[in-house]
Amino acid sequence: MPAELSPIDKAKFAAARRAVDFVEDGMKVGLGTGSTAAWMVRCLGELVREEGLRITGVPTSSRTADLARQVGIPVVGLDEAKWLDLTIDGADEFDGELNLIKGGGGALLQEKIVATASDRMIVISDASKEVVSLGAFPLPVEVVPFGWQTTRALIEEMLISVEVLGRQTTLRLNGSQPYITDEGNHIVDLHLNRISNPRQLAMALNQIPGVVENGLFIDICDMVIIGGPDGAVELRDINAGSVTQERIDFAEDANIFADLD
Ligand SMILES: O=C(CO)[C@H](O)[C@H](O)COP(=O)(O)O
Repeated sequence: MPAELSPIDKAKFAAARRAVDFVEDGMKVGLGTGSTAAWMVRCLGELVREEGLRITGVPTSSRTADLARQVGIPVVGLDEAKWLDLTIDGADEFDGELNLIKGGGGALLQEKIVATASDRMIVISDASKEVVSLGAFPLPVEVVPFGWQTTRALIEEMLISVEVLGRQTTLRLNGSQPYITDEGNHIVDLHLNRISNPRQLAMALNQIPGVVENGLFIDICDMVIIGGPDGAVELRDINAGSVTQERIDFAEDANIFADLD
């Protein structure tokens, strides 16, 4: 492992490395977006190249599609794959019920469609993403560019009627311009601090004309794998109600790190 890899990257890698053990030959796999998911894509690529694992990947962003092709994973669109065995993705926050905030990387729409079209979703994370209540991380909401300021005003009006601690909203920028998602939309980030009823908020947001999707993933995630910088991993399975502690041996993954040197 390169000495310069930060503790947080070691933790993300450990979670990603354990998650790919759930991928079986012939599976159709949703490939998440973000720095943690990128480790998972690299790990899967290694298995495809070195061990002949046959999988079909469905990327959740153009960034992930580029990386997957680069590491040798065959990719298709969701309409070609139709239904997936498993999606592995990162998250910005997860709570005790494995509800999530996603979209920090701007890919929430494709991520939610792909995860929902999967038999199972595994989230990979370092320990910092675990929260008692969702909402410290700004909640991303994807809105169509047409009339986005009106949509934002409607969102702010709706926020008065739900139990949240903060109500500030900001348009996500890329430099001085609005951030544009892969689907050509904008993102409004909601600074709520604490969301008392994520299910109610998710439904209320999606009823507003102009809102395409929100970053609350409710009842979608089946398992969270939390990695530590020392290779410790904790697997929390919401369906089985189980918590398992294991350890990853970094020395076995020298090839993946060698690619980065
Ligand atoms: O939802 C996402 C992208 O839209 C990411 O999964 C989320 O932002 C976590 O990213 P990272 O693994 O880089 O912390």
